[in-house]
Amino acid sequence: MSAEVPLTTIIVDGMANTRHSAPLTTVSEDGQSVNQTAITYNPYKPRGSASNPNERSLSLLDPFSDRVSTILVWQNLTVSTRPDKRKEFFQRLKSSKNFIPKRKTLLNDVSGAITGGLWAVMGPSGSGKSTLLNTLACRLDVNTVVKGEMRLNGCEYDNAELKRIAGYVMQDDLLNGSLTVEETLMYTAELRLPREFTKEQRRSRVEDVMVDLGLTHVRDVVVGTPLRKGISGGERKRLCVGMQLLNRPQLLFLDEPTSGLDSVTALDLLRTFHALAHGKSSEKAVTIVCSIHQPQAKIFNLFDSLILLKNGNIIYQGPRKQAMETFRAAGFPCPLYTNPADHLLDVITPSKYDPDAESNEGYISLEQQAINDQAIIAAQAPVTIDLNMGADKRVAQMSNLPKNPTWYKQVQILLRRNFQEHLRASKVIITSLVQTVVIAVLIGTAFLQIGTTQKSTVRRQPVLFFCVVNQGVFGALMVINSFPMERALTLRERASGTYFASAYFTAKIVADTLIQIPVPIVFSCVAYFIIGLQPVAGKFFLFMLFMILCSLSATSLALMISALCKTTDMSVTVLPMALEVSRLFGGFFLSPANLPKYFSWLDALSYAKYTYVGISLNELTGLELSCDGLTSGTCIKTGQQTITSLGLDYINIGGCIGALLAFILFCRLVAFLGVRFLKS
Ligand SMILES: Nc1ncnc2c1ncn2[C@@H]1O[C@H](COP(=O)(O)OP(=O)(O)OP(=O)(O)O)[C@@H](O)[C@H]1O
Repeated sequence: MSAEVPLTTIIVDGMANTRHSAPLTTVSEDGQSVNQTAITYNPYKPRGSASNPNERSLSLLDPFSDRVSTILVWQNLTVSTRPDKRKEFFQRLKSSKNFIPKRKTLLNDVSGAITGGLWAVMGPSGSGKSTLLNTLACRLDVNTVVKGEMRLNGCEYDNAELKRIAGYVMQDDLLNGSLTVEETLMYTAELRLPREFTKEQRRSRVEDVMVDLGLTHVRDVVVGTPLRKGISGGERKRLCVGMQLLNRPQLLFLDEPTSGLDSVTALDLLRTFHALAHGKSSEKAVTIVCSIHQPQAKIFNLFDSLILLKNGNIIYQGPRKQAMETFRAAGFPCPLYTNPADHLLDVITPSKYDPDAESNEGYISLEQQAINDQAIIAAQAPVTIDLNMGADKRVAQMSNLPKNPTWYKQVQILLRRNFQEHLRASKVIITSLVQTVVIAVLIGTAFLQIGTTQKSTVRRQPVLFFCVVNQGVFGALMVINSFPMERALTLRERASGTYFASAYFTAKIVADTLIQIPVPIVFSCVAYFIIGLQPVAGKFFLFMLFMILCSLSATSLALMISALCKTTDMSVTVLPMALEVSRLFGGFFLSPANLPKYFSWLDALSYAKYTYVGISLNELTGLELSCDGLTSGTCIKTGQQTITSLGLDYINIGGCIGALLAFILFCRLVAFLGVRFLKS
């Protein structure tokens, strides 16, 4: 067991001016406090051993002072939400004179430090545990404002710097369901370990992590999805931790790692974290910070240090073992046979007043709660905060960090992973091919061998349009269905610094395109000859090219919509409309030549039109028609006459191909910008 050695004293400046608030005080734009709840605590006046009454001290634990390589310090940290612009607009309309924009304070001027060991961030629901973790890990969402200072080994830091030495495991484990445990770790190792690592070294690191986390027995089991059973919840959590441990981080944030796990699995997991934090299983001790809701006693006893939060304020911070003594000194001894974690939470969150209850035992007024909290804070041992803590360790850590694989290598790895996922979902590929053959045969037999008689002139254009309408619809629906989930996973992997957005997108586009192309090829091979279009090799391949471009256009449109709408619900609403517009202005119902001017922009965006016009020009050019069987009217002798009468000659085949390529590029570029810049 390591000895508990209090760190040197950390002085938090200006604590006398620190305002600790009762549940969620709002702050106006000009920084003035606007009391939202009935009570605001007044500054907690420090009591006890601090020599200066204006200083509050924090007790910290550093059981591994010789091995700790990362020290995270924060001072006067306030996190609040940005005012909701939409709500603000309507409220201004309602009460323009008295309107004061409101912000919700999520963390209220808190200071502290995280040194080595296993840390628990505890507190009632909504107390700000995840907010504290996300703030320290630079992962807050965009509608929050952070004030105050945070230092990593004495230096200010940002997300880019932190993610090179720290890992973050989020509460909900998002994983690729079709890969096995070993494959998941191996791909992460390939993407995250330094480029100098050999394949054997990566494999051995993966092996180490699986041994450390007890995952060897499920190495070949697929992770699974809600519809396909895979590894258990505890194993999923271990896998998420393992992915973060591969590059041996010095600091690991875990948001509610035990949520959803049974008590045995949770204890087992925490024992693993304890071992990692004490450097027993891997080479170096990892500083681990867990937010945890209400741990059982055995789990609680595994933590070295504790941060207790309430309404965005730190009520206790220091060694776990001293917490009970602090609470006892403040007048709250832990009753016999009570889980210490429950006791701490019970003291800081007394039961609510229920006017209908017969007795309100355990209820404490807000004023009394404030006094109790103040007593707990005052009972804590004097300590020290220095923003420069750990500055000596920085040079060794942050400089000369090895480089991740190159962009090109990332594309290669992601491409391989993409293909593997697609092939695992081979049922989908086979279904789409079978469906394509069925549709092609149906269309073909409905318009069987249209021939070159005068009758064929009225059947040729509908069948050509039908070929266009059919292309890419299945692919587009697949994109809409799968992309939001894939995007969420990608956002998470990118937040951990796994790869560049451009590398992911390039690999995705290449893999999706190659997987998709066989569908229009099969369609063309079956439909072209059954329908009986011109039996000329060049014309057949041009027809096939148009089918491929049409299919890629539909899926690119779906990808763009999905990237911008972000959710499946929204995408499902928008996609049908976009497809309908494309078909309506597809050149068959409304001839491009006769279209009203005000619709010309929509017409220009219709990928269906360029495909329809393209295959019509391809088929009608050089087509000779017989006048046999004509009973009335004029005989159409060539396909060129149809081209002219339908006004299709306003563009040539090259123009149509160019327009389709531009459409595909445009949609994919917008989709990339959506993936790159829309973060939530
Ligand atoms: N971006 C945000 N916008 C508005 N309110 C937020 C935002 N993030 C957090 N909050 C609010 O801040 C409070 C603290 O949230 P946080 O998720 O940090 O609590 P927690 O202690 O982790 O809770 P739990 O244990 O339930 O996960 C909650 O009331 C939450 O609704």
